[in-house]
Amino acid sequence: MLNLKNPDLLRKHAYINGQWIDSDSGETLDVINPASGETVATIASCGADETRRAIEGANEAWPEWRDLTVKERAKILRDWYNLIVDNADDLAKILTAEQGKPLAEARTEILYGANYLEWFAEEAKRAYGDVIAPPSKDKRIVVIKQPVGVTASITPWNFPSAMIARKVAPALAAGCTFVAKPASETPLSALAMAVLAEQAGVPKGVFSVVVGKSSRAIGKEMTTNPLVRKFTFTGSTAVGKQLQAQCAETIKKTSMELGGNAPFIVFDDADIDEAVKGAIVCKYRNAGQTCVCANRILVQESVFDVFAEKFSAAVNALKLGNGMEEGVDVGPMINPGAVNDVRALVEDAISKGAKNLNEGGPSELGECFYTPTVVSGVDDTMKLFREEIFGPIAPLYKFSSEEEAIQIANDTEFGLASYFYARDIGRIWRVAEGLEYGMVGINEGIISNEMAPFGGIKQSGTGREGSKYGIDDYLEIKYLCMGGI
Ligand SMILES: NC(=O)C1=CN([C@@H]2O[C@H](COP(=O)(O)OP(=O)(O)OC[C@H]3O[C@@H](n4cnc5c(N)ncnc54)[C@H](OP(=O)(O)O)[C@@H]3O)[C@@H](O)[C@H]2O)C=CC1
Ligand SMILES: O=C(O)CCCC(=O)O
Repeated sequence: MLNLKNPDLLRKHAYINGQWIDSDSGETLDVINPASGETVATIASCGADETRRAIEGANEAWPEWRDLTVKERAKILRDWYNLIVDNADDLAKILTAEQGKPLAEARTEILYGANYLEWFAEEAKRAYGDVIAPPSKDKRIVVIKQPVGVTASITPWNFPSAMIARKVAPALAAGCTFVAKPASETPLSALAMAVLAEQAGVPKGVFSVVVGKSSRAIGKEMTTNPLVRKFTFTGSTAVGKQLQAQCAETIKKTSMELGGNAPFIVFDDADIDEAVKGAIVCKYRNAGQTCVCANRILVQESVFDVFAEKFSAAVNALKLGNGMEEGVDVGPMINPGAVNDVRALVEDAISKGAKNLNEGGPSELGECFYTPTVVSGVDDTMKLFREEIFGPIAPLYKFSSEEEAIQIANDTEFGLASYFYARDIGRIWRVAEGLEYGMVGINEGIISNEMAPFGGIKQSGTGREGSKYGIDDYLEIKYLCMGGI
């Protein structure tokens, strides 16, 4: 059905401790194409027992993997990277089939994820220690860095490949072993990654993929099993809080990449055409289902009308459709429930006085489709202001001063990404420093890449992924006090 060049990439079994297995219970789960409603594949649905075996396998594999030289591990990661690049077209098709995003965007995600493997293959070589001045002549203080150990991860459906790559790359590079649980809606991309990991020479047990619909049971095992030393999650803040609490019992090291409520601010000195372009990619990438998507577009009053007009025209030009079709800009949402969620947010705003500028709404293309929509006249009494929209809705707010923009932007419990467009250099520094966010895009709507530290503050999470900082989340610091010198 997908016409893959390499059909072997489409797997129906879980990959646990180097074996492709059915679930113990014989249970299966259907992976549904959100554009067509068709079943892409029916795969094994595992639970806690298979997860435990994957963790035990990772623990057994750990010493040998840890004791390879960094260069030996880097070679395997580099081979894995090359295989992903070689198979990018097929991997993109699998991703679009299970997730919905346009094929070109899926291919971009595959390469974006692969870049983390390439980056960390090199970066692990630079995980240097330290020599510190001692308090007395007969002592020496040395600091070394060592891998944390068995790592478990849970990732969402919005980036089925890149979110795993962004975690497994630093983990393996550092010398940790890794058990992944992808979202049950999008397990196929993760399994395809495992096929290529095996081919690249990642040893048995070093990377396992547990697939299954009982996420609670799998998550419980991952967060309570004492063999797991590090747990890393990307997903909603509500689930992240629960998983973090579960990790507390065994004091696991955790990284949490949670929800966002990104402000996208357009000041009166901005290049409006550039701001419109930036807002379009920032908002409508992945049909708005991204934790760093513009969630609130704040526009200074003197340029509000011109921005709203140009932005609405650009939104109306976006083509909604099946991501497999040529020329489609925006694909379906992940499931009918997600469509209902955004519909409710828009209805709440309209009932409180907002205006649907382009009459966007559920589309006749299918039950997962929602047309890109612009809502004006939004204020902080509306749910659109407080909640992560995770859909193709762009709410426009008006503000008058720089201080007011910063105050509105920071009026949220989230602190992941933020964006602003301005030209005045003094304003650029003031606003960049005033925004309470882990990341700030300045005259730029796309900020993610493997060389930069991705992550949030406040209730958007902890830890950083990518960059020279990203490896630290998978390393422990050990201090050696050498006496008798
Ligand atoms: N920061 C981000 O990138 C993301 C934010 N979100 C936000 O969350 C909202 C809901 O999306 P949703 O997909 O439900 O996100 P979730 O946080 O529920 O899901 C993310 C991952 O967590 C798993 N999971 C869910 N519940 C549990 C649990 N109790 N124990 C262990 N694992 C669990 C899911 O597995 P399974 O799918 O198998 O249930 C999935 O793998 C979105 O509308 C958006 O606002 C969502 C995804 C990503
Ligand atoms: O939505 C997410 O969870 C990750 C954002 C995608 C990216 O830009 O890396």
